[in-house]
Amino acid sequence: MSEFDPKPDNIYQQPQDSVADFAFDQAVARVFPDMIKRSVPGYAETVAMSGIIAGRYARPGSNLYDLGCSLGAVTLAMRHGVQAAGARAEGCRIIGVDNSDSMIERAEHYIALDEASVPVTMTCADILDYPLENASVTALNFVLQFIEPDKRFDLLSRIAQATLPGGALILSEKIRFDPWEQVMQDELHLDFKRANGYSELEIAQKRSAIENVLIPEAHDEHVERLRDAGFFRVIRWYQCFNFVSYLAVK
Ligand SMILES: C[S@@+](CC[C@H](N)C(=O)[O-])C[C@H]1O[C@@H](n2cnc3c(N)ncnc32)[C@H](O)[C@@H]1O
Ligand SMILES: O=C(O)C(=O)C[C@]1(C(=O)O)C=C[C@@H](O)C=C1
Repeated sequence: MSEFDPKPDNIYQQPQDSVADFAFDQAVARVFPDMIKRSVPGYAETVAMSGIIAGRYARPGSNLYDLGCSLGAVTLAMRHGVQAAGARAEGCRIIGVDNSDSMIERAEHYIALDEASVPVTMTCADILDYPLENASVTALNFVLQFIEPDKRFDLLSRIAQATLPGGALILSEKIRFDPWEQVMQDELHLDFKRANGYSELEIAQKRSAIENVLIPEAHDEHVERLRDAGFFRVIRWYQCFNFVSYLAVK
């Protein structure tokens, strides 16, 4: 057993007197693969298809960014997508960025175990001031939702400015709906969590932990802001309940 072996998510199993705001700390990093798989319907498909999209939009000699990379699941999918693209993506490098040092430490371990040859660097930094350039593909996989809403446009504009013409942003988010649809989507999402073994207590405590930290926005807000930021073609390529993935092309 290595310290890097992922553990089952039991973070909200015991009753807590007051539930602290959710943070991507060491305790979360240790259980993250189990937590995200059991919490985000369609997560595995989202990651795998991000690799396919990266292979299609990568350009020779460009950078591919995985912003808010956590343990590097999308970084690895992009790496394999780029590798499969062959000459179309020669000389690319992939840069994973996350401001949780517990995540980056573990991500570096997983990347080192992977045998693909496309160069990858993992950096502990704030994506709000990390310099971006020469980008063919950028991924924000369930990350923008954690950025303060009034900073989201600037981040997307900076990504658009750094993106080569014809380059892409892959954006996955938990989204918000009209009240009647919200009720239906929430019910289904909670049933998904129950089916994955989370108790009512775990679900309630996690909900209160993320309440002030994860701020979802509506589909139209996302599409409009992506266009305003400089991405002219936006498609929704995946949705599973309240989790949606967009492809935005400059
Ligand atoms: C839900 S996780 C992302 C999951 C990951 N992209 C994946 O597909 O497995 C959100 C991540 O964003 C990171 N994050 C949030 N705000 C950030 C910021 N301002 N700068 C860098 N990373 C940030 C968190 O540390 C966390 O690891
Ligand atoms: O909406 C929820 O209940 C979630 O747990 C979602 C979510 C996410 O979308 O990132 C929130 C925090 C954890 O990182 C894993 C999943």
